[in-house]
Amino acid sequence: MRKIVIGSRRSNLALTQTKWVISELEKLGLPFEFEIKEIVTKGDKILDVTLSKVGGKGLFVKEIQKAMFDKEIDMSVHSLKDLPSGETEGLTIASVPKRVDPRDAFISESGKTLKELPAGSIVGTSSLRRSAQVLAERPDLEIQWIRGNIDTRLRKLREENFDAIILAAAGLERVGWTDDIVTEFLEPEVSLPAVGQGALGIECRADDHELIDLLKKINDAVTARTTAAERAFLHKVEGGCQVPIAGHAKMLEDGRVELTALVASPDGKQVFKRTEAGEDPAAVGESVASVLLGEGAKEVLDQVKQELDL
Ligand SMILES: NCc1[nH]cc(CCC(=O)O)c1CC(=O)O
Repeated sequence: MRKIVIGSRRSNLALTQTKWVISELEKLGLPFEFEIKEIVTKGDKILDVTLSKVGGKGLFVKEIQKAMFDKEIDMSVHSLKDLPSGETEGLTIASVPKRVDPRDAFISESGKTLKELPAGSIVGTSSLRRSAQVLAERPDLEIQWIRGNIDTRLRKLREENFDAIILAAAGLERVGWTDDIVTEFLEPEVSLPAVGQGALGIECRADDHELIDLLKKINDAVTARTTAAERAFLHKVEGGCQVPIAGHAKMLEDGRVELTALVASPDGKQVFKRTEAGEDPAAVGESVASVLLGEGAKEVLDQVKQELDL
């Protein structure tokens, strides 16, 4: 009986996701045991700085990946949207289980929807993608950065000066809180989700074939194909994580993958958006990216980079 050690951040969401994966693996009834090892990352310790300023999403992931290289842990369960789009040599995303709700959830104190909020209301988010799309729809609202895990953000909505916040429906659903607190789910036409939102990526060492075979058993082919298109798009446009970028793909009845993706300026005034379908997820992602870059998204990316002095 092999014991598999799974590294997890200590947040409620990370632990819930890890435990969910363990329960799916245990259902297979195979001779494996599972143990969770908690890892406190730098990103978990820094709370008051914009995440993009302290190294972006990669921050949480890198330390967990190091523990895999060091064989302190065998695998880890990431929110796919937090995983950088490039490959990490020596590691592999062995499994992408079935995606849950990919939409953003809008939660207001008054119960008013995004359309109904009075002008000047304060919306809390630390996502450039969400703020650009909110401003594109409602330029009269004010965005204020908010950080912390789901519990912290909900507390800040009650206790601080926010009128509304936006969180991923998936995170809320996983920790079991959806219906009573969400004011409305934002459809992709209003807030196109982040690449990979609602999906998990299970990573392990690329040479651990026994574990890869096990993890493949909880891979969902549709989620794997659609998120592959999203991640191919992200990989091609990524010029840093300082630009509002969104992408969401679905499977058509004929088996083709249809990807809608966008790049926007942070103020939401310029939005480049496109939908394409095709057989090969990577080709669809790359094609949407090159069209958008050609249409002007490249200038938005360059402009933002220049302002940040990168
Ligand atoms: N940005 C952090 C993050 N990373 C993954 C989720 C949960 C949603 C998911 O699994 O896609 C969240 C919370 C949020 O965006 O509200």
